[in-house]
Amino acid sequence: MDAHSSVFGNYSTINSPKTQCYALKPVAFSSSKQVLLRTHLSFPSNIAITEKRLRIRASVEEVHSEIVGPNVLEDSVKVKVRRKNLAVFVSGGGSNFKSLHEATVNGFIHGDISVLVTNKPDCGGAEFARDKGIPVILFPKVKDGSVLSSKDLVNAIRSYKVDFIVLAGYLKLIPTELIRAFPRSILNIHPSLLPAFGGKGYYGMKVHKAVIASGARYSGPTIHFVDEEYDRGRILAQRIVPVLPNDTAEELAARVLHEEHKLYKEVVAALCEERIIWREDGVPLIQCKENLSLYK
Ligand SMILES: Nc1nc2c(c(=O)[nH]1)N[C@@H](CN(C=O)c1ccc(C(=O)N[C@@H](CCC(=O)O)C(=O)O)cc1)CN2
Ligand SMILES: NCC(=O)N[C@@H]1O[C@H](COP(=O)([O-])[O-])[C@@H](O)[C@H]1O
Repeated sequence: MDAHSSVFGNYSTINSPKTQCYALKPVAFSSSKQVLLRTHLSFPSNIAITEKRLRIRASVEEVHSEIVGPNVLEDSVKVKVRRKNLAVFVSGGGSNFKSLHEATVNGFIHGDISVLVTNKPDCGGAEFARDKGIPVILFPKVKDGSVLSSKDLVNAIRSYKVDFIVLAGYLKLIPTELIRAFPRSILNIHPSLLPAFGGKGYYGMKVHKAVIASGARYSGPTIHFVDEEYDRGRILAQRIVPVLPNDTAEELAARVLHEEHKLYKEVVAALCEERIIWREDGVPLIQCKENLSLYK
């Protein structure tokens, strides 16, 4: 039996040739007086478990459901963490933006999209924002021809009390002033497995065409922190999808985009719940919601 420790206390795993089981994962509640023990006891059928343990499990579950009700346990992290404000940057259709917006509305993301920034005032993302009553900032140009300076952009975003900036198909270089104003707080999603097929000139279908032409067998989205150069920031999350022998760029793009929508929601949710930690060598890690002592 291996002993583990987590922010919620100690738990143990019971290793057997067939499976790894987890037992006794104590979960802290907001009230310091009530620390309930939830047991996750799952054993292969060939391992007998005592009736007493089952009674413990039943009683703990019963007490748990009486005191806090179903699902509150999963939200205990959210209860302790302030709801965050997000700025999203788009240049095109905005499917990632729409997916993230839905996740803020249905509670998956503990945050709100406070403002949208775009360089294309008539793009699909800007239209969606206007439909939802989300303010739209035009950067780097405004309709009347005057140019919003980088400093103006920083002040405008700060006026919305923004905590994090999320780039979702934004095709212009984020200025150094904004990067310095929001350290370790700007994410971007790129449709390839960085560092491959990234950098200036690699956006949209150009990326997928290059992947297919290279003969790569896998591709997928990368979510990274933004620094002064295109696609060179610290990688936070990736997913892989197969590149099929007869794939068109459009077919590959659709496969990658499907994974983007799922991955971005998970990553932004972790960001808003303050579950991102930085390893000593500067690599960011995501703490798992189910067990904060495990990382992705
Ligand atoms: N400072 C940063 N700004 C941006 C980053 C970044 O990592 N650091 N990521 C990009 C998003 N992106 C890839 O994920 C990307 C977008 C656009 C380009 C590009 O070559 N753009 C062209 C202009 C395209 C146009 O105007 O239609 C260019 O600069 O010549 C590369 C990568 C967002 N910003
Ligand atoms: N290098 C940046 C880049 O190519 N970003 C890509 O633009 C698309 C935007 O789609 P969306 O507007 O439907 O979210 C997404 O596939 C995103 O990865």
